[in-house]
Amino acid sequence: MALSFSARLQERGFDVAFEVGDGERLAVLGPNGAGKSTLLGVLAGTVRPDTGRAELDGEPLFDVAARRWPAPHRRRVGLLAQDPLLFPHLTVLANVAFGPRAAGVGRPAAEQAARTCLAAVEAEHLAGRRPAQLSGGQAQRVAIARAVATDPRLLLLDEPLAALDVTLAPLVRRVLRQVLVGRTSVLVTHDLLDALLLSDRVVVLDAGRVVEAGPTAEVLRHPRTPFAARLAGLNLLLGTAGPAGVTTAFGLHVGASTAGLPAGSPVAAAFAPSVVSVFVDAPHGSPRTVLTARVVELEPYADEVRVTTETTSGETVTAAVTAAAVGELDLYPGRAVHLAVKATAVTVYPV
Ligand SMILES: Nc1ncnc2c1ncn2[C@@H]1O[C@H](COP(=O)(O)OP(=O)(O)OP(=O)(O)O)[C@@H](O)[C@H]1O
Repeated sequence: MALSFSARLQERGFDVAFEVGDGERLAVLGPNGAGKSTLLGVLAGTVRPDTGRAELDGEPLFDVAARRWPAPHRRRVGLLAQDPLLFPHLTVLANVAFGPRAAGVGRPAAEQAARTCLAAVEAEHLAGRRPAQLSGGQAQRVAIARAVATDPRLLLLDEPLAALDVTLAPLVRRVLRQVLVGRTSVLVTHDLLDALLLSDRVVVLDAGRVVEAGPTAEVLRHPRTPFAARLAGLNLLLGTAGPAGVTTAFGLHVGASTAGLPAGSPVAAAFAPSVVSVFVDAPHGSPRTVLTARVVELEPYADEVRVTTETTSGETVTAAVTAAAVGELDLYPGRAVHLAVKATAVTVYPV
């Protein structure tokens, strides 16, 4: 295990433990206020927990009980933030060489290391420029080079692509993906694509606790928490397995195959918004589950409209419809509707 971490901070209701394998890329997801920044702060050394201990590559990173709390710059932990935060008066090369120089590396070796890192982010040609002469995407690539120039044992990434224009993010994401290969890293993100492309495993935090953890693809395919389901773009209903479907805590029944799942066991039912059909009049003679609901919100999403509804039993279910259908069905917030979901389109799994 490259990193083992546990920390508590009572003032923030934070109590989190997790491990990261050698060279593994971990993404930390969660709603606002979940504790993601606190987690990065504790690792970086800027937020001190009440109790806690972390080990990195077999050595203690911090150990509150043993009064071991090294300063941020003594941790061999690299940090890449949302903003590049380059030194404006230094050239790109000097910015990237700064870390190795501060660690005592001689100028020629530090500059050689900086050039190698700049090449890895496809920014070698920018070496002589000042930060003011860089685009946002170029500056963030330089910041990536700077973060790895000291060869940190752990790389922390705090929403590294969030400040970038959507047209610039893809190149920076691709470069970051290459740089992260084989690097033990912890990435905080709100972005589905970042989680999918930049992490092997995720932990989902909520209210200062780990509420879900697992391989990224698995968590996004079979989410167990509303937050992960939203990120994955899936409807999620939690309930118990019955012979022909799932019954939620609110008493809603959704038809689905529950083969192999013991009756009464806790399960999740997940289905995509695209398999939810919306009707104004109750559909008849159909083997589908029909839910009665009320439209809460309409939101454009790619070339469709996402219709968020609340069922009469209080569950949130989202449907994807065409813009034309919104007009034809005369959908608006408050409108009573019927939702049909085919049993074969619902995936049920234990939670
Ligand atoms: N400096 C602080 N002092 C006291 N409490 C704080 C401080 N910073 C954050 N908190 C509290 O700690 C909890 C976790 O906050 P944190 O900033 O770690 O969440 P987050 O997941 O990073 O949220 P966001 O996605 O909004 O950045 C919240 O309840 C927050 O109000």
